[in-house]
Amino acid sequence: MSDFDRAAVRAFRFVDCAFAPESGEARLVYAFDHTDEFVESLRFPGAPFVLDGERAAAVARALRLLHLIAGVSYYKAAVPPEIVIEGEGIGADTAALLQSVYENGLGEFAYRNGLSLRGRIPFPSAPVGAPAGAMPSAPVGAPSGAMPSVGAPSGAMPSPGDPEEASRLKPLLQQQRQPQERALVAIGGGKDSLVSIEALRAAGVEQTVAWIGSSPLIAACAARTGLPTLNVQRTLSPRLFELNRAGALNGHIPVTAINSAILVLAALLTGHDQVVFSNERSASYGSRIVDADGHVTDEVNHQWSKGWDFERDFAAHVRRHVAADLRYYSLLRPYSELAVARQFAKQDRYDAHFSSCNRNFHILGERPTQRWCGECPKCRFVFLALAPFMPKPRLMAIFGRNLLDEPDQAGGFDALMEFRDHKPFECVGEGIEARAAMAALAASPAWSEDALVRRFRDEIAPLLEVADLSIAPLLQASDDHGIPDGLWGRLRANF
Ligand SMILES: CC(=O)N[C@H]1[C@@H](OP(=O)(O)OP(=O)(O)OC[C@H]2O[C@@H](n3ccc(=O)[nH]c3=O)[C@H](O)[C@@H]2O)O[C@H](CO)[C@@H](O)[C@@H]1O[C@H](C)C(=O)N[C@@H](C)C(=O)N[C@@H](CCC(=O)O)C(=O)O
Ligand SMILES: Nc1ncnc2c1ncn2[C@@H]1O[C@H](COP(=O)(O)OP(=O)(O)OP(=O)(O)O)[C@@H](O)[C@H]1O
Repeated sequence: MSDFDRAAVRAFRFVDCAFAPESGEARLVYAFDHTDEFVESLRFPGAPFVLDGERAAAVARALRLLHLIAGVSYYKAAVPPEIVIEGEGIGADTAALLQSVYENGLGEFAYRNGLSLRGRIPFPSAPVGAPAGAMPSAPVGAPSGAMPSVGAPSGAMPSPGDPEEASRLKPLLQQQRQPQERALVAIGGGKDSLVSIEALRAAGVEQTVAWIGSSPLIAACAARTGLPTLNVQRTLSPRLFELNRAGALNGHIPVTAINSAILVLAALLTGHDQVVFSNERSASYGSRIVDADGHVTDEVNHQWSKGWDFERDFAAHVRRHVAADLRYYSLLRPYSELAVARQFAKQDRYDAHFSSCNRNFHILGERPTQRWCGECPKCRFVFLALAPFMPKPRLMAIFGRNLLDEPDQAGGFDALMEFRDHKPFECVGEGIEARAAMAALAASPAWSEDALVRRFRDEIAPLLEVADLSIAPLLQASDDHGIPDGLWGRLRANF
């Protein structure tokens, strides 16, 4: 029985956002109608920040973009029919980006809750030249002036949607520091970001590894890199958790979009000229939903904001509306999960530290005692993806067990192979990759007698096209990526 009447909520309001350079604290304020208020806070290390005019304006634009994207966590609790952006409105470009982030990023949420959100998330865009003046300021409810904001004088900040803005944005970062590349690299505790970090190290790029939240596992991996670190603290509004307990709508949100916007702001504050993520090519493909007759009726991508569509649009938006020379890209975009797994297996520096198991990353609840639960789609996929490229004893030492010799995990591996099930709503590679990895193991004396490999060989492989079971084509790099040209050449040589 739900105490929260979401149907009674008419509007989701973007109320205000503010950043205090002295403390490095950002506050993002939202509300349902005029009653329920949410305040999310973040703390960026390195304060006090001294922000001059150009940089202050870029920080204000990045903060605004973060406010707009991070609202998805709260909007989803009721998905009311109206969206209100208080103060200065947004232009058509920004509205289009947000529409895409909310619609696609909430794709799994909508599917699981039986909602239809396509074309129904009404971001209002204001005409260029609409009343200005509403610089991000002190949050509602706080005494006026309690939190001094960054920014240019009222009205001087370009609207994030102003089509003329691109020509007005001056290269900001190159003016202010040495021309050398300086990357802020997101680290998530799993194999992917570690592959990027080592690739950037080999390519000679100066880097700081950055993460959001208080995961000890990520902190340990970051320390293990031996590189400078930057940890942003993020506190979601406690009111969201109250509403969740009272029966609000809940489900997955595009967390990578939020993390990306946070790190864009962090890069501007700390003088980095690139924000680097580690989202692989496979992340662009969703789970195909099939009806009883085997027809594909929908595609739902759990990891939509890790995909190429998001990366391309967000990167372009940042360059056009936030800072003309701040690059945002994923270093692993050209590669499949299998190619990344092969690269990870080339060194064992992180074996005792990393984990891709998402059970480590809950905000609420207890921390797991084991780094790998061994029973979720991510554990299964990473085990399977690494197995063709790693000596078996090394892989079993990482996981503490052999998941491919556990018959009761058959259904889980079938879903990864998209065999009689759809790809799980998790951050796992494509079915074709899982099938190819399994086929490689079936041909390997070290693995071929393990229960689930034997089952694949005897019962599943005969139903599949042999030509589709080769790993080699899946290891080729693709051309769709946003990696800077010079770096791509150096990266390719080491991959
Ligand atoms: C750790 C995890 O997988 N959490 C997902 C889980 O949430 P749960 O309730 O079990 O625990 P919490 O993570 O502690 O979250 C508590 C509530 O807070 C909401 N919330 C959290 C973060 C946020 O930024 N906004 C929020 O509103 C959350 O919805 C909970 O109600 O199940 C949830 C529902 O399906 C998922 O939304 C939680 O996923 C986290 C947001 C998360 O960080 N997940 C990453 C591990 C993840 O899935 N990463 C993907 C990238 C997906 C993408 O599109 O970017 C990946 O690794 O590829
Ligand atoms: N807490 C976080 N703070 C900052 N970036 C994060 C965080 N969690 C994940 N990321 C980044 O988001 C992207 C997607 O995360 P993902 O979990 O796929 O990567 P990973 O942890 O590096 O590897 P794996 O896929 O093995 O888990 C990566 O670039 C990762 O660095």
